[in-house]
Amino acid sequence: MKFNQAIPHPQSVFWQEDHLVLLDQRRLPTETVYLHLTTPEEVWEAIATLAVRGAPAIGIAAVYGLYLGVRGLPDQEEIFWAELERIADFLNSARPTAVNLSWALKRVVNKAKTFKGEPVSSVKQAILNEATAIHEEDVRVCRQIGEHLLTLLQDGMGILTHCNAGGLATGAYGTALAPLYLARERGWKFKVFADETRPVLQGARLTAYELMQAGIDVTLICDNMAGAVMKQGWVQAVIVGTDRVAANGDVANKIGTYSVAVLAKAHGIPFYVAAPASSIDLETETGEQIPIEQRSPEEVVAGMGKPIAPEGVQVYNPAFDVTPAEYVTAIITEYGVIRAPYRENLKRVLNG
Ligand SMILES: CSC[C@H]1O[C@H](OP(=O)(O)O)[C@H](O)[C@@H]1O
Repeated sequence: MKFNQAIPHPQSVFWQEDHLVLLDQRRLPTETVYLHLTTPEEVWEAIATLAVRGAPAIGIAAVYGLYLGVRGLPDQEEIFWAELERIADFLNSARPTAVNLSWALKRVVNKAKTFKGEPVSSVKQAILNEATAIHEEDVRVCRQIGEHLLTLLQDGMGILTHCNAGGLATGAYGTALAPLYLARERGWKFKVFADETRPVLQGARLTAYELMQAGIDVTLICDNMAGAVMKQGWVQAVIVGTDRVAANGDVANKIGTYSVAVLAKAHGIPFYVAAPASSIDLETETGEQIPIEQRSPEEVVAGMGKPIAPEGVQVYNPAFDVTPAEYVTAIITEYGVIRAPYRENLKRVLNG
């Protein structure tokens, strides 16, 4: 999918002629830097270092990276198919928690296999076509999630978000933030409270940035202010994204999401999880089995570019946590609003 001016926020990932372009999310909000990538190694690095981040966005970047890796291969069947699997496995190793990464790569490899026996050049084109299809579908899915979320919200509501599940984290529009963009198109007004989301500050650096770019009312708060804001009665709904929903409805998302969910429950505030089907993993039984990425201590002790803790201090830096299904009011997918019992209802909706 090419750059699309009509999208109401900066686009984080797009295919340009013969290579992948990424808006470097590590540099936002103070610098707008585009990376031009031509190899799977560069894509792996961009995913691992959060130059591109957000479950759907990393899946999209990875499958374009898969095409970048195979397009120059010789037209020799044995080499091609072995390399396709190797590059897909390599890209899949960039980050462990968001299931979109493996989901997207598996979908493209499986699609390619349906062309076995065709000339290798045809298979290469099919891979690019499927990567583009995943990208374009994600934009439609995000808008559909936004539509379904809007049925749960009222004009003028206070909405609390955590991390960034916005346009920057997806093909466009975002998942948790999608209703905000659709509401803006309809003249609705929400008051958004964005958790800064330590340690990488996706809320401060990205959610506040993209919502302000779109002219949406957003107030930045420290993560430790969420309870006080809820207690003031300023929040009528919490909406978050997800990196992986387990078969029983447990939700892996950015670290701190579990705390927000417990606070929401304590204040009787609905806690909504925006989840494209590509983020729901029915093969993972519960949240206990979801791999949680452990990231560098540097993000905690010097993430803002200068030391904020004693040198050598021990650090625990899980990038995600798991919110048990009992704290989740509803999971909103492109197919509609799914409520408990999640094991049965997720299976029914996703398996048709
Ligand atoms: C729709 S994005 C889902 C999810 O991805 C983010 O994680 P990261 O910034 O580390 O890629 C965050 O958990 C979002 O909620």
